[in-house]
Amino acid sequence: MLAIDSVTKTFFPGTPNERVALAGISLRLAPGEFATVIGSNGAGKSTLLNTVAGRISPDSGTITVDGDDVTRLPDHRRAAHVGRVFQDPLAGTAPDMTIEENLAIAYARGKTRGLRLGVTRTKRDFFRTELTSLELGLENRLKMKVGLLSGGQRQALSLLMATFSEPKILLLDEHTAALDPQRADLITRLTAEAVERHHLTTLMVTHNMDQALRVGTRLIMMHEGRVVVDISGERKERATVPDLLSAFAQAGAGLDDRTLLQ
Ligand SMILES: Nc1ncnc2c1ncn2[C@@H]1O[C@H](COP(=O)(O)OP(=O)(O)OP(=O)(O)O)[C@@H](O)[C@H]1O
Repeated sequence: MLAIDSVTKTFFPGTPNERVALAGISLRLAPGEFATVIGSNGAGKSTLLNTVAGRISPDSGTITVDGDDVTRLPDHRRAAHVGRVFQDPLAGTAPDMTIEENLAIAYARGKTRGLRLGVTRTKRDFFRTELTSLELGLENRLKMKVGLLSGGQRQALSLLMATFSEPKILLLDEHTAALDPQRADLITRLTAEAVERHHLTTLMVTHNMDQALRVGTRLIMMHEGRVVVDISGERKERATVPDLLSAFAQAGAGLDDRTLLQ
């Protein structure tokens, strides 16, 4: 369970550049709940994910994961519990290392300290099985340098690395935005499968309203650092892109071109 309670974050407070990114946001996600997050530019989506990941420390409020207060825990101390995939396919993997070396690093995350990063036969078999589930043929290319993979393949690998250690929270930051539509669909499908399979509590930021409606069990719209729409279950299933557009208008949110063009 992820609980975000009255979290605030202001950048450059008291200066002419002051920006309120989170204005007392509260949100609770049950175990296995998969929320898509939409909102106009500057709504606070990335800042929200950064505070959950521990990359940004909030000014006030609390973040708890399974009842543990992690508000002041730096990101490296949360890494075992938080998996993350970024927009840039280059961000989640080490290009000069092989597929199996990248997987070994991700696998060691959260395991007992001192566990060797080496790739044993058992581990290699496990990696092969996991890679097979991506249906990209990567299971036969364990020794290939990750830098040689396409953007879509790297993003699929990043997703696998972020999920197979079964983190308590999965954060997806526009992770399909840099891909062509076909690859984006593949990663969206793999995401839904991984979330379901590992029962991951997930926050997925997207500018694609159709994708936000299609995947996940809940949809959250942010505006000016707050949640302005929060729908789940049948309400989410029935909602349409025009419904979301009118919700944006009601909230007074100007939509950016990137969202409108999706
Ligand atoms: N590191 C930072 N330093 C200063 N201001 C920041 C920083 N990060 C975010 N902000 C500001 O905080 C506000 C919220 O930004 P954030 O990136 O969280 O929004 P977003 O909803 O993710 O937007 P986008 O869809 O454009 O990525 C914006 O006004 C932004 O300019």
